[in-house]
Parts: sequence; structure tokens; C-alpha cells
Amino acid sequence: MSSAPIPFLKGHGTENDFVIIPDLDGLLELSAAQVAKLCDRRAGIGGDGLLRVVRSAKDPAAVGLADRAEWFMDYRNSDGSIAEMCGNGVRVFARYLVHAGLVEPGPLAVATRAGVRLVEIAEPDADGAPGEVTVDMGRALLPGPDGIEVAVDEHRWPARNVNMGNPHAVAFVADLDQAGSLFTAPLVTPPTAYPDGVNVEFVVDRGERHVAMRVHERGSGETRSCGTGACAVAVAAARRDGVDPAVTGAPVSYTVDVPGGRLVITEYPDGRVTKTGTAVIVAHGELEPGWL
Ligand SMILES: N[C@@H](CCC[C@H](N)C(=O)O)C(=O)O
Repeated sequence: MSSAPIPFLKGHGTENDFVIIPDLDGLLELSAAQVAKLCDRRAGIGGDGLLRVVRSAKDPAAVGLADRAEWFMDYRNSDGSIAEMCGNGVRVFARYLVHAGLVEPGPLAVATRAGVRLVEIAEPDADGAPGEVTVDMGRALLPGPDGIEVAVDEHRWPARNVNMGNPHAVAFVADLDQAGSLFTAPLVTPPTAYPDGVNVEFVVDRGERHVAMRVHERGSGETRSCGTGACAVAVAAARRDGVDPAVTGAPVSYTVDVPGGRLVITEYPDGRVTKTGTAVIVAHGELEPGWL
């Protein structure tokens, strides 16, 4: 790694917060331990995850995507592990590119480990406040099997396996407090359903096409929002409510409240799932030389 100062930014999407490392030409190699150090909330910058911003052509992980998307989101969880996709991360990533003058508001293709995702960055409003960011998350997969369960303390719920590029177990519960402290990962069975680990969402109804959730994220613990999780929740709710757009032929939207704000998720008859919410840059700085 070069000894030049390393710039960073901090941003969040509905309080799912990220350390952003611009590495436009792919000169940095961040180990899992270095990512965990950066995401540490006491000894580092602090974040639920890290977004390394790099040109697709400069990162081997984005091979084959560079002709469709100039920028690659190298996303890592706060423990340093790699995840295929981060739904809030990709919106904050797009916000950073506009903030840095690297792209204009409007449509943008972003390469991720789950493939290319299309983002729409709204123009700032009349007061100059940044507009919301929408991402087309592609199709949800519901691979099963039947019989998945999530357990916390004495509570046990049936759960639905929804894959949004990354794995989710969605459980509808009577009360979000039943999920407990979430200091440790909920028990998900059978373990064979998720060989690579799982993000777990606990969901309650708030009204018509309106739910609220808490999440325990693989590699990060409980977070205040999870974009892929909110999409998984909306898809699971649509199946439960009998409004699968592929069957009804009509799009369906769910408002998903997370501890850090609100996301709006729409699923279309062709299977695409979009997600809209805020994405904010809050700070920037430079790492102390030698610290990392
Ligand atoms: N917070 C994210 C999801 C990040 C990845 C997840 N922890 C995993 O390991 O799959 C989101 O907004 O989608």
C-alpha cells in the first residue's frame, strides 16, 4: 500500500452508515482486519460497513462489468467480510459520486459483486437539499426450503428465504421487542439453508402495505437499516398478502419503517424491485499517516 495520506468520507442511508474510501484507480488493498479497524466505532471512524469506490476497469472483482458500469462498489461488512450486495450502500455510493463531481444527478449504473445495479439520483430540491436515491435491485429469488425457522430466546417463528443478491431470512413477529437485544445472531434453522450465513429481518405490520422491521446483519450485527433487507421484507409481505405482482400484473409498493428512517419498496410484474430513500454524506477527512 502506498504511504500517501488516505482520504475517507462518512455517509449513511437511513442511518445504515458507511466509511467511504475513494480508491479511484484501485491502488489500495484493504485487508479484512483493516476494514474492521476503520469500521470500529471507538478506535476507528465507525460504520456498519465500508464502501471502496474504484473504477470497474481497475478492480479484478469487476472484470466483465466495466463496459456496463464505470464504477465498482467494493462493499465490506464491519467485520471485514465481503458481501455480494448492499442496498443502502449502493445509494450512498451514488451520492458520493455526485458529491465528488464524478457523475451528475440522474441515471447511473453501478457494478457490484451481485452484478450491475441501476441507480437514479434525484436532482437537489429548491433549497439545495440532496434528493432521494432510487436503486433497481433486480429480481428477488425465493429459493426455499420450506420449514426455515428463526429463534430468539423462547420465541420461534417461521421464516421466508429471500435472496436479494445476498441472503435473508424474513420472520413476521407479533412485536419487534421479541427480537431481544440482538447482541448476538438469532438462531436460524436448518443451517443448510444458508451455507454462507444470513441476514435476519423481524417484521411487524403498521398498516396497509406498511410494515416496520429490525435487522441483524451478517458481518455487522444489528443495524438501523438494511436496504436489501427492506426489499426482502416487502417481497415476503407481498407473497403473504397475496399481491405477488407476477400474478396480479400490477406493481405493489410497501413502506418499510426501519429504526433509522423509512424506505419505499416497489416490486413490478417483471420481477424488478426498486428501493427509494435518503443517502447523505456527513463528513470527510484523511487517515492519520501510519494509523491503518
Ligand atoms: N446493509 C446492507 C446489507 C449489507 C450486507 C449484509 N450485511 C450481508 O452480509 O449480506 C444493505 O443495506 O443492504
